[in-house]
Amino acid sequence: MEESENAEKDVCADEFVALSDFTADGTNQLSLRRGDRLVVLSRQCEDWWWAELRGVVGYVPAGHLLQCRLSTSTSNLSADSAPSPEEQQNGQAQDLEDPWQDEEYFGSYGTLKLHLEMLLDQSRTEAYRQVVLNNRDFLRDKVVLDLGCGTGIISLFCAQLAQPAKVFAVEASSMAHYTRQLVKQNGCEDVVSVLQGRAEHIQLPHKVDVLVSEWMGNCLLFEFMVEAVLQVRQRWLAEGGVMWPSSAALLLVPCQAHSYYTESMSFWKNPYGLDFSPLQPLAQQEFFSKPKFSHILEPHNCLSVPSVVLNLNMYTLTVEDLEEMAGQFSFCVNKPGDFHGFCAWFSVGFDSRQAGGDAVELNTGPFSEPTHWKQTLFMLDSPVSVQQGDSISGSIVLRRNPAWRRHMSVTLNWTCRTGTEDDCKASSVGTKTFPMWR
Ligand SMILES: N=C(N)NCC[C@H]1O[C@@H](n2cnc3c(N)ncnc32)[C@H](O)[C@@H]1O
Repeated sequence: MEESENAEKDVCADEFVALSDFTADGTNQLSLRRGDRLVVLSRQCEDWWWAELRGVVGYVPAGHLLQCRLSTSTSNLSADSAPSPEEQQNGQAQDLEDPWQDEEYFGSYGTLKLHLEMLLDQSRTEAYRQVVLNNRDFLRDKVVLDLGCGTGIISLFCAQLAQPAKVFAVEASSMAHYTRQLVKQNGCEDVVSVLQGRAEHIQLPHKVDVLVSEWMGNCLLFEFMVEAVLQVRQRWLAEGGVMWPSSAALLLVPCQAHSYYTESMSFWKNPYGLDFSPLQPLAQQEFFSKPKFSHILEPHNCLSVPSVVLNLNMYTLTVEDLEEMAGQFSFCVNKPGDFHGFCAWFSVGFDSRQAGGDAVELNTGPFSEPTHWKQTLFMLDSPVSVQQGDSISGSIVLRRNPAWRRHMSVTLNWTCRTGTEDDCKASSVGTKTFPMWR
């Protein structure tokens, strides 16, 4: 097993339960059946733990396990932060039968907080409005499905700015009750029908011409609402129908993060003249082992030109593709500085189906209008000093959590080289896996 940069060295004897089947593919691995209760003996590596099951010891994949003693829950899956250790400790035992955590997830969308955040995001909301405006002639007499309509804003744009034959506004949370009121309040009830339920389970009278959805989560995929979009595309989008967004891209850049590093790590050196440096390993684990959502990356903290590491075609992407996606990168450092980590964000494109109609792009990066997603920061354990002309190359792998279906991990592998390709003076190599959030 590869030693990861932040491998834990602790030895423990905690009881865990297998959340899903696993078939061993090596002599030193243990096969698991969902529900097996096993004892983890040591966690030498982030992804593979040494465990004992019915008297036999071997390696098991950590991502398939839920700790029995530690009660876990998520206050909600939304953007802003991973559940704190206290939330995990104080939460209710996670129901193993709910790998989508639907109760918390749709519960969090049944209140106004997240919908207000999305509606206040003018860059996001105006992008969808512009798509409708750019395609108003195309939309005439078409049937539209708005997947995860929330308050129904996109459906109302369609009914208000164009003349579709029908808009099915599908919303799984209890917000759907209020969405119906908003449709009536704005005089659109003859065009817009609000259906409450998971979009992948609803029945429609016929196929639709347009599948529009605002499904993007942090780092593009978190929440994995995109799975519902792909399932509904397969089942309800007519031949030649439109996907809005039509494409999605994940972008990455090596960056400085002095403020975050100072407040999370350097702070402990001498708060109020005291030496609190023994807390720095704990700070590294607590603040740098998971991604930082809603990070604001200032353009001047980019150490290179950003790079697209994933390109998704929403007409051909499959649910199976979502299990593991990888991208390569090779950055040329364009300024001296401290390489604290990587920042990721996404952009989505909306093709126009109208002659002469302009495509629309919603970019959530540091060089575009700010959005509520902001950027996602992946901190290295320790910064690396870099010079102009250095190279930072490697790969990013997004692995969907086999048990918790709205979660994933992001593994970054990088090599920093100083000097020219054939006269490499120094290099540092690193790899780190960030759970998001399990
Ligand atoms: N990251 C996002 N754009 N989240 C928007 C999520 C909105 O879509 C709703 N939603 C998410 N998944 C689904 C689904 N499978 N079916 C219906 N509504 C959904 C959710 O309740 C919320 O109103």
